[in-house]
Amino acid sequence: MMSFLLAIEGADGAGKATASALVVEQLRATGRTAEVVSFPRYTETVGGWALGAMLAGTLPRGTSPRAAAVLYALDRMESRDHLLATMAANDVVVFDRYIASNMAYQAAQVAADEADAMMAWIADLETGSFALPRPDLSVYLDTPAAIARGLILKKRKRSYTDDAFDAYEADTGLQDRVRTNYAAMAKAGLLGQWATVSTVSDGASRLPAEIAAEIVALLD
Ligand SMILES: Nc1ncnc2c1ncn2[C@@H]1O[C@H](COP(=O)(O)OP(=O)(O)OP(=O)(O)O)[C@@H](O)[C@H]1O
Ligand SMILES: Cc1cn([C@H]2C[C@H](O)[C@@H](COP(=O)(O)O)O2)c(=O)[nH]c1=O
Repeated sequence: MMSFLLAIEGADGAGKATASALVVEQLRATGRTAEVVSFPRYTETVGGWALGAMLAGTLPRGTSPRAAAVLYALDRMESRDHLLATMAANDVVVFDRYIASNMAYQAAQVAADEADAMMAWIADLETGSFALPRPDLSVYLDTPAAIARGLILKKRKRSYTDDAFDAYEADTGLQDRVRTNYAAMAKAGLLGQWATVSTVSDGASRLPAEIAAEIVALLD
C-alpha cells in the first residue's frame, strides 16, 4: 500500500501534536487507516535520547547546528523500520514534525547568509544519504509567538526535562527565526508541496477540531 505522508510543522507550542492526533481521529472516522509518527522519538532511539539531553541542557558540551542536525536525522534513520511498517499498514501517516523541522530550526541557528546552504545540506542528508521519504504534503501551523508560549506552558511533563521551557523553547529569538524560516520554506515549496493553516482567529486560538478538519480537507 502506498500511504500518503502528511507532515505537520510549526514552531514550539504551535499545536502540532494536538492537530496530528485529531487529523488521525477524523481520517479514521471516514474509514481511512492513519497513524501519527512523532519526532523526535525521545525514548525509542539513541538519537532521540541524545536530543532529549541536548534540549534539557545536560550534554557536557554545546552542540553545533550541524551536529544537532545529524542527531535529528539519526533519530529518523533509526526509526526507518518503524516508519516503513507504519507506512505499509496505513493509508495516511501523519508526522508530528519531520525533516522540515530540522531545516527550519538548524538554519535559524547559523548566520543569515548560511541559512539556505544549511537547509539544502539537511534535505540532502535526510532524503539523499539517509533515503528517508519526502512528505507528500507539509502543513505549516501558523501560531503567533505569544499564543504558542502560553500553549507550551500547558504541555504535559516531558520525558527529558522538568523545566517549563526546554533550551529551544526558552530562546524567543530562535522561535521568531524559526517562524520566518517556515513561512519562507512554505512559499518556496522546499521538500515538496506546502499549505499554511492559521491556528488563530480574531486573536484567539481556533478549536483544535476545526484546525484538524481544515487539514483533512486539504487531503480530499
Ligand atoms: N487550538 C488549541 N486551542 C487550545 N489549546 C490548544 C490548541 N492546540 C493545542 N492546545 C494545547 O496546547 C498545548 C500544546 O499543544 P501541542 O502539544 O499540540 O503543541 P506542539 O506544537 O506539539 O508543541 P511542541 O512542538 O512544542 O511539542 C497542549 O496542552 C494542547 O492541549
Ligand atoms: C524533529 C525535529 C525537532 N527539532 C526541534 C524542534 C523542537 O524545539 C525540539 C523538540 O521537538 P518537540 O516537538 O518539542 O518535541 O527539537 C529540530 O530542530 N529538528 C528536528 O528534526
